Amino acid sequence: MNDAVFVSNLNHYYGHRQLRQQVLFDINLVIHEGEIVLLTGESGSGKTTLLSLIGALRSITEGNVLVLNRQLYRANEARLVDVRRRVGYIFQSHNLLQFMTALQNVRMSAELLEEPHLGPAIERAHRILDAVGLKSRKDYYPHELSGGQKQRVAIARALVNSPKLILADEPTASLDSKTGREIINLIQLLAHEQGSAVLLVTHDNRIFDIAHRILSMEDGRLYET
Ligand SMILES: Nc1ncnc2c1ncn2[C@@H]1O[C@H](COP(=O)(O)OP(=O)(O)OP(=O)(O)O)[C@@H](O)[C@H]1O
Repeated sequence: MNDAVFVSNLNHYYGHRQLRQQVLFDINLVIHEGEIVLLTGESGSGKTTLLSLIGALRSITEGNVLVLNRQLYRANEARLVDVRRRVGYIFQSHNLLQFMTALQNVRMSAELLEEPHLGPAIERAHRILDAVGLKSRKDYYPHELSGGQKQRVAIARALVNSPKLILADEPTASLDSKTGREIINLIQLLAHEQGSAVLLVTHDNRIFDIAHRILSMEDGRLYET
């Protein structure tokens, strides 16, 4: 079995000199292909920092982080960009581009990774929007969509390139519980169909049932629960 994520002896610090503060302590973590791992923990415990390091959005100062078999420690910009293209990100604030329709938001992401085996970007964008239940809303702008619909667009955008790793930071936080559940089921279904690993930060214990494993962070340390 391949590892989607392999982290060993990871430490992370913010600030310099006297203000330098350690926020992650000796993190070790393996996530296998197709595995859904939930990450919980109090505010400020380091969850988002860990996610951003694994997502190649922040540079690693100490430790090994392999994502989809690519080493991020001391990686050059080209490798970081390559990893970012291969990871699907879903955040609480969906970060859709307001001046683009749902279809254009998803299509733009699809065009970043033109791999022949995936098929033409425009077709993929249509297909994934159908899959998330937005067939009749493709030409709507974000301000014309509900919170749940916007989050579905964000999921479509994250998954359009069939990423082998999905990183989600509280994807249901701004949604009511019914919509939140639908969104989680959708992430689970699409991840299963595409064989993707998922690392999902959440405080919502109602969705713990989808996890293969639940981890928690406390003061910058990671624990199996
Ligand atoms: N850019 C930054 N510069 C300095 N300190 C930071 C920065 N980002 C986060 N921190 C600090 O690092 C620690 C971990 O923050 P992080 O955002 O990773 O926690 P979190 O578990 O995701 O919290 P939340 O659940 O509130 O999102 C906190 O003490 C925070 O104040």
